[in-house]
Amino acid sequence: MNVTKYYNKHLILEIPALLLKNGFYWIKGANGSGKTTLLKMIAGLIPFDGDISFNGINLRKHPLAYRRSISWAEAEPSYPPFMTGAELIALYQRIRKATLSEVRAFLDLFNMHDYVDSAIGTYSAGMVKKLSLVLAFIGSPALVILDEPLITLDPDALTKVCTYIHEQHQHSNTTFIMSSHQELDAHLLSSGEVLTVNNKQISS
Ligand SMILES: Nc1ncnc2c1ncn2[C@@H]1O[C@H](COP(=O)(O)OP(=O)(O)OP(=O)(O)O)[C@@H](O)[C@H]1O
Repeated sequence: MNVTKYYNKHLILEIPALLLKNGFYWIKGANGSGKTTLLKMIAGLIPFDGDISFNGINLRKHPLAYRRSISWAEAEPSYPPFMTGAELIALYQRIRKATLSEVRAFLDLFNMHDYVDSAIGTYSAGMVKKLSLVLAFIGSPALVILDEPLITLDPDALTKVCTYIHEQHQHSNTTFIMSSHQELDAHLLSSGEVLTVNNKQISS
């Protein structure tokens, strides 16, 4: 990856070379340092100068193949309030060719059965967050990009998300790139690498 990002002629990030192997990464940095901007570039959501590849697939040259192998969940997700969680999950399940039993396992894991058939407009912030994480996890994409995945989760959900991420990385070799302001769980951190965005650069 080599990227340069400007917003309105202001240089935000200048990363001449960064190679992230299959792994497990936490992006840290102060407010406004560029974490979300970096994640959005890797997710292929915003324009930038330079190049990004994942598993040898270049985002610019093969945008569809690149996007097929990744997923993204934003820090404060918002969805059409009139849709139900189940409708969105069914859409993602179809697109990512996931099985019903995989979906059921996520609903069990995150205790979502009671509200998944309700309109998303009735959900609390934590309920929306869990939905956004399930949508990112469905179909086991090879690269999962999560902006602040731990905010608004209750302790039970937080532990389950951390455990799922850890196991998915260990067993399926999924790469996770995530940002967080929170103190990181030692168990999670032990297999991950912390990268810090500071002064428009990124360092480990
Ligand atoms: N759409 C935009 N237009 C203009 N400037 C933007 C835009 N999005 C972000 N920025 C600027 O880019 C810089 C980096 O923002 P970014 O959201 O990536 O930071 P962050 O590290 O994720 O911050 P936080 O920890 O507060 O979430 C900030 O100076 C911000 O003002």
